[in-house]
Amino acid sequence: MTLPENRIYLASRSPRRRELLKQIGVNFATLLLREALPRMADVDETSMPDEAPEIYTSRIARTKAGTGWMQIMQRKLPQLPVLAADTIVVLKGRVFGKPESAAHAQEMLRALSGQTHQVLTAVAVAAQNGIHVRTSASTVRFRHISEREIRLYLASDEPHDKAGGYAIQGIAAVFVAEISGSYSGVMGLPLFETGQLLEESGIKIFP
Ligand SMILES: Cc1cn([C@H]2C[C@H](O)[C@@H](COP(=O)(O)OP(=O)(O)OP(=O)(O)O)O2)c(=O)[nH]c1=O
Repeated sequence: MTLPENRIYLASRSPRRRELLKQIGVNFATLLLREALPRMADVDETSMPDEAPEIYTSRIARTKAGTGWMQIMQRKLPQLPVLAADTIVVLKGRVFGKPESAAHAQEMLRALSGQTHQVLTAVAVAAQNGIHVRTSASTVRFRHISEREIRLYLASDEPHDKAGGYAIQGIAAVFVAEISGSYSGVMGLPLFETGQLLEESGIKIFP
């Protein structure tokens, strides 16, 4: 099945996700889940008790894509696939989302210093045939980060809107001693899994 215009909607406010989707040449329009429809409830990102990190992140990605799909139905927009994603950092069972404050980011960076953590990004596509989700898991090893480096890093604009309080694509790259998995997944949109999901919903990466 080939969809009209080979286009999709991206339900995300993340500039990284936009950049990564552009990288693979997908035509998309951005759907903003919050601003565009003030009456629509915000996506609740609270985790459930004892919810495993993979289950949590895939549930949130699914909810974001599903909310986007409801929005296009309500606004009577063309029924093109809606793509959304969710990223978390997991350190020894502790889940780090986006820091709520500079102090929270500082706490995350101190915990990540000298340790190996996982980055999970779930990507979801909602279309006429339902919502499909795939998750990418990467392992990232940080070198020791000094208190001075943490202080200076916090003063940069980087940590505040990133899961785990760092951006691998920014200055924090110098903390990354080793990564195994998906670089684009750590940045917020795993392009391998994204390509698979889009092909499955009829979007051709190589038309
Ligand atoms: C670990 C890491 C995360 N991140 C970003 C990717 C995500 O944008 C963000 C995690 O937050 P998310 O809650 O996954 O997404 P978001 O709120 O930024 O955007 P959306 O509107 O799609 O819900 O952290 C990086 O940019 N680099 C990194 O190295």
